[in-house]
Amino acid sequence: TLLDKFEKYDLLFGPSPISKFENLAKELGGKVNIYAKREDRNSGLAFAGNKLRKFEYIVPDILAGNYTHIVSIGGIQSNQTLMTIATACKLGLKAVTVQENWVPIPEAEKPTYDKVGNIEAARILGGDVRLVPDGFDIGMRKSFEDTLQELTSQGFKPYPVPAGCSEHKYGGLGFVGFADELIKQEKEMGIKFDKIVVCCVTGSTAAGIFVGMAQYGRENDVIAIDASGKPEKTFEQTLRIINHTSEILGLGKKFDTFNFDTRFGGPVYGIPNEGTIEAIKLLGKTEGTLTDPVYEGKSMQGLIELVKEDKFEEGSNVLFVHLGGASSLSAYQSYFS
Ligand SMILES: Cc1ncc(COP(=O)(O)O)c(CNC2(C(=O)O)CC2)c1O
Repeated sequence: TLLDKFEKYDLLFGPSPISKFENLAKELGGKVNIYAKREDRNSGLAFAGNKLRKFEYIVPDILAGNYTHIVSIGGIQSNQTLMTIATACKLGLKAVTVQENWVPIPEAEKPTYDKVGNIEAARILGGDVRLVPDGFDIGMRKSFEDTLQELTSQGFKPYPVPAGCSEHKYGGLGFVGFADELIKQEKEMGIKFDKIVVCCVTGSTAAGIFVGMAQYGRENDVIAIDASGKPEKTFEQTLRIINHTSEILGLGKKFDTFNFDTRFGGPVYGIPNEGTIEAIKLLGKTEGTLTDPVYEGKSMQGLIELVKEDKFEEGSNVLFVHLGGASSLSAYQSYFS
């Protein structure tokens, strides 16, 4: 495929498995079939998740330049920064993570928010975890630039990986591969997924899937659900990554939009709304599967709402992309007590 010209470093178990959510589908009226592709179970590193699929196309660039550190950025409960550290462990490199105040932490979570879940795991893996007070933004950050500068001045050679790997030149490639993998699984399963529902914050996951499916003329099957709470910025960044990825892949197509539902990202990034908590509990109760209040709880809320609004044709096969993230649930205990 078009991806073959890019080097890949294996970090996943193999194709990620696909669950069938029969109980959830029935609970929602039995009008559609609901499946989930389980990136939350795609690897043995830390808590697995979508970032590892992206790192598979970034690691060769790191190894080619004998870097000493991988440096990345995210919020306090970031999955990105944890997976950066886990990847660095496997490569025998150091990792420095800049973790900003992206979330207005609820009073009830203040005592533990920067001690449990993803950041606890990051410390256990030996990450150099640096908390900084700067607020949320998915773009390039001063704190990140300063850290790279500091390491360089100390004689190290840091490799920068921007938020969510998304602004990285190869950030979209991992999920182009996801699409190729999904097409193979459709053939093996004798099924076609009519719609693909995926969470979108820094954009390279949805962008990769979009471009990957565009290889088969199916980009309109992809529905990105905003979880950034800043949909204009996320839309612009995701569309830019779509066109950048399409160009380096040699797809020879430019795009001026993608299906983007901005109704579920509230109230702000990292804080669930009523519907998010209901969605997490409904999926939990019907399928025994966990999602989180920052990301997949919001895209699951979107999927449920779209089913209720009859946005999917009767009998169609809807694929939920589970990208991980449940590992931050302990930082949100007050929403479930
Ligand atoms: C579990 C989970 N699900 C969906 C997403 C959204 O992916 P994109 O950023 O590629 O749009 C993240 C991202 N997380 C970020 C992080 O810092 O962890 C990049 C924001 C995620 O972790």
